[in-house]
Amino acid sequence: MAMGSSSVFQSWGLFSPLTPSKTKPTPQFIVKAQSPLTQNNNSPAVSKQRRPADENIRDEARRNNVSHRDHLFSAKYVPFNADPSSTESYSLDEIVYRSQSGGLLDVQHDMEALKRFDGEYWRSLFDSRVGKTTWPYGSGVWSKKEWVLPEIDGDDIVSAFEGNSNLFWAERFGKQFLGMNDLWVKHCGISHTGSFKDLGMTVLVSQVNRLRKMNRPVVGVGCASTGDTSAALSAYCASAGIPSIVFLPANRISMAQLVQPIANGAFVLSIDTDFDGCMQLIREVTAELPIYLANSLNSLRLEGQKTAAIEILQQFDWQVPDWVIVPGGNLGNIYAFYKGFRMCHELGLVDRVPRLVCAQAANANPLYLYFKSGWKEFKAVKASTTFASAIQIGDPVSIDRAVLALKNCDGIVEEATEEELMDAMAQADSTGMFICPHTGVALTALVKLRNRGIIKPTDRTVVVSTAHGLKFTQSKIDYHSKNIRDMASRFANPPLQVKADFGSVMDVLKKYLQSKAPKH
Ligand SMILES: Cc1ncc(COP(=O)(O)O)c(C=O)c1O
Ligand SMILES: N[C@@H](CCOP(=O)(O)O)C(=O)O
Repeated sequence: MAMGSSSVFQSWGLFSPLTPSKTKPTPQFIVKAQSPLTQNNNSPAVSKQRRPADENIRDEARRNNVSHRDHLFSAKYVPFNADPSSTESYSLDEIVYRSQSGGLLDVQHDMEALKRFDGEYWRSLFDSRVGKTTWPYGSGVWSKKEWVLPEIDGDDIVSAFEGNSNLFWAERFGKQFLGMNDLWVKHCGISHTGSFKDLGMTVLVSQVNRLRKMNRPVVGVGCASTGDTSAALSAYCASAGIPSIVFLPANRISMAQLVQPIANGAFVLSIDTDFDGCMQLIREVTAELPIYLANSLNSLRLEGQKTAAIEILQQFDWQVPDWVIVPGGNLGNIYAFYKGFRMCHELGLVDRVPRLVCAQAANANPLYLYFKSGWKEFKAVKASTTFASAIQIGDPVSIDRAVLALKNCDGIVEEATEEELMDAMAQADSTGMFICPHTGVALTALVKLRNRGIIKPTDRTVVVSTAHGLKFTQSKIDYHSKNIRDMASRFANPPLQVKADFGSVMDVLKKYLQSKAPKH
């Protein structure tokens, strides 16, 4: 089959760059993949015919054999940051979370196979899939399937068409508070369950779905959580009919987060300890029972989360921002972003990797302290209560992953006090956002790095917003009612109680309009 010759693949927004399956594709054959938008002068690729009424999108994908060529690519578990001479590896179909030495694992892709296609090929392929309803590529995660779980069958995928989240130009916040003109917020929280965890969970639950079909011993899937992992796990499991079990630190997560797994039918354990205590328990339990571990200790999750980094590059037409700021807790996500950027660089989609900043709450700052020590000594901390409750983590499982990521991109770690993060959240909200406190932590890091002149006014900077603000309304209510001890709540905007009569309403409105009138 000649490259680009099959109208079936073109109509699916796919290229058909393959030689017959027994022949290895030759590089010169492959690198000439055409963009679907340039194939036919100005006309887009052949339009897709409406599927028969009795067929669903999964059936349609099967009939069109959309992932027929994914056997060219493969991935396996290897020890994280292993010595190149190491031969230890595991199939993704094995149930394994740790290396023989007890260290972390990483999903390693067959980069040589991926490199048979050039950067332009991958850019065009990914671009051709954005915003479609084609199963499974309509998902921002599965639109990068070859780089995520290349070998999984489309039939096993559990997806809510997650990803493709808004990259918001923070024009007013940037200009007013930072003198910046190229500031962006990647709204990963505007998502199926309201956080970036959906990106990882679609991958993990899809693999579990596959394992169960293979009769592997997986009865349920479990996690410890500060509220977002549990929401995502329970939703994806519910959608696939798989039992989910969540360990939550009692009274330490928001009401909205608590109700999510309850509503989705998870088995919810509210445990009288903090997140680190729950994490320890779930690790022990998953070693004994047929419960698959869904926390980011499981490196599968990060394969989905890394697609947010690829998406950012894609949204900038494959130009690399100068800075990307990510709030960090268990520290899987900062590594996932690094991995996404690094793959794009290594496979020729972009020419460099941006500098990363990991932002922590000062009340839960073990990475910050480690960074400040010049990476000399890591000490877990006892994390105290923070409004950024989803990152109240003192003993992050992905500490080694985070350090590798930050060292390799000349990264920085910053911290935010409770007052700083709440003020930053309120200021951002006052410019039309509605962010979560964790994004307030990331914005505080940005403010500090701008004030120190490290981030320049014209630097293209992306702040990663990790959860939806609606999950954290109580913190906003407390702030705006000036109800927080030892906090000035400088940007509070409490509602005004007014009598129900015309005169009183007119009086307050006139005063308000006067205060807002342009001053000449
Ligand atoms: C809303 C939110 N932001 C940030 C994080 C931090 O991500 P990570 O644990 O991967 O560092 C988490 C979870 O930990 C989260 O739920
Ligand atoms: N914020 C997380 C904490 C657990 O992180 P994970 O990425 O290791 O699952 C949560 O929402 O539970």
